[in-house]
Amino acid sequence: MRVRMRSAGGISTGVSHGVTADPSDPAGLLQTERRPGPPLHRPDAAMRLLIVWHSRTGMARQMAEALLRGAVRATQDMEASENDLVVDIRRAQDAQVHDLLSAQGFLFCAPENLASMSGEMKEFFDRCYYGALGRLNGRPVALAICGGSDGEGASKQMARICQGWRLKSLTAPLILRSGAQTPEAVAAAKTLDSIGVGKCMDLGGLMAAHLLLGVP
Ligand SMILES: Cc1cc2nc3c(=O)[nH]c(=O)nc-3n(C[C@H](O)[C@H](O)[C@H](O)COP(=O)(O)O)c2cc1C
Repeated sequence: MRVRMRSAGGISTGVSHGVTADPSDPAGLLQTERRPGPPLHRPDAAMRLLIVWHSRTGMARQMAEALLRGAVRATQDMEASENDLVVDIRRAQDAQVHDLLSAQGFLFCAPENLASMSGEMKEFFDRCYYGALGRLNGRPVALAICGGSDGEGASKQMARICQGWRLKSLTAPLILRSGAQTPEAVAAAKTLDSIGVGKCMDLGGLMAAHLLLGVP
């Protein structure tokens, strides 16, 4: 079994992006390919998992890293399988419609800010929503959200967008709470505890196993 990981936007290597102007689509909302160079899709890759994340003070980033680790571990645990999984992890500002279209499953991970998903995560959905609409139907998705004391607002917003894309929710959203409520605590760098890491790894592993087993 081969597990290939590609990443952009802070966790690992970066990828540069070009933007092509289309007079019929001035805002670029329907673009499916904005990245120069070789396409990410590899015909020999049976399955592709896309993790898209945003984080302001580090917690959601660590959650996304744990999702990735869990997916990789589950894939390795299934080594006897002849399946092949590519895990593609991208910061929200770097994720494109093309990345969505070429993935068979999704993990979206972001913090709650002001009772909503964070702005950068929302911008990713705004930018990619119509380009992917009707083209992702039935693919599995799971959400991982962190809040100071809540997280439900971000979770509901993201779930509603996924419903619009007709994605199939694999499990209930994972909401972790940092406890940050004062301005100082909210601004401080976060460390994800081992319980949170475990929960995220389990979620990443669940999605990887789901894709590798080809569960309908
Ligand atoms: C501008 C701002 C607004 C926030 N609003 C909320 C909120 O509405 N509900 C909540 O539970 N946490 C809120 N928080 C706290 C963050 O969600 C929490 O600290 C989270 O762990 C941050 O994740 P991150 O480290 O990935 O950025 C807010 C934080 C910031 C910076």
